[in-house]
Amino acid sequence: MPTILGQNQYGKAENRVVKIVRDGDTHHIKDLNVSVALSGDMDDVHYSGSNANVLPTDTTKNTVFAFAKEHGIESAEQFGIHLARHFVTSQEPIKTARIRIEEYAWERIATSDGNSRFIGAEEVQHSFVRKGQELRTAQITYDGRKWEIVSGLKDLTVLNSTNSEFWGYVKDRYTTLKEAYDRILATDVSARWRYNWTDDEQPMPNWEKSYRQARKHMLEAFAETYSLSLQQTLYQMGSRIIDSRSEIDEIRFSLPNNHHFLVDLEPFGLKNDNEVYFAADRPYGLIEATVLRDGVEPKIPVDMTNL
Ligand SMILES: O=c1[nH]c(=O)c2[nH]c(=O)[nH]c2[nH]1
Repeated sequence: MPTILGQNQYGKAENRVVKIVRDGDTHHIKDLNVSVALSGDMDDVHYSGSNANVLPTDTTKNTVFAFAKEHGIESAEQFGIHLARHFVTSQEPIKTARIRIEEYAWERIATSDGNSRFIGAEEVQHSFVRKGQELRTAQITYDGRKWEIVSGLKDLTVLNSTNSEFWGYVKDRYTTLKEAYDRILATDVSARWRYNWTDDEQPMPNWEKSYRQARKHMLEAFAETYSLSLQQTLYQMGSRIIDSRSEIDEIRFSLPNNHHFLVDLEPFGLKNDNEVYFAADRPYGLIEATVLRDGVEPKIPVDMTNL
């Protein structure tokens, strides 16, 4: 049976790079997990084993660390743009570079009054605590002409202890769910948004600000929406971002419905007045959708687990 080579890419995955910027005694930290995937004229290495076009994955790893020194890490997106441009413009056989980045956020350890911590008379500005479990993500793709920047976050856990109902749904012979007029709404937000910055001629968004604002709008919409379903809340979160951030054209969410079931305390002679819940970890409802600026083509893949 004749065979041919299909889509292929290669590179070093999950380079864990930490960059400390020392501004006197005040230190700044950037903590990234960077995955490089290159593609281009790679038929020969697959068909015959000739490595003539192959920049070693080991070199791509070294480049990530060297670039942290040479260019710094201003933002995950900017760092990815530097790397992608480098691979595509410096190596003729490489036609496309895709850089995926996860960023772990750190906060300064502060005293209980919110100020910096002192040891004796010395202010300590080099102590950090990992911020939640939330991860920031960025995917940078460059083909030598056009950029595609998809940023996002995952594992941002949120909960509303009221202002959530779910009723009026279809009931068939298997339906047992009771209508809820005051329930807990909780989810681990996974979201990816696509920027309309696609070429070097356009002014580049401020990636750090845009991320902070997107996150803020999504949290505010979650908190402020009186929810009749998680689907409705999702749409509110997405449209808030599209309406307020002109640099973002598309956002996709994957939202598990982290069910909280009221516990029956009657057997113990106790009344459960919407107070005691069983937090089930599985199964969970999984609500996923894309929200788009009108007239824009959707490009974020339906399954974004690896994005
Ligand atoms: O917000 C919800 N959306 C659903 O589609 C659904 N289905 C379900 O059983 N509970 C919920 N909650």
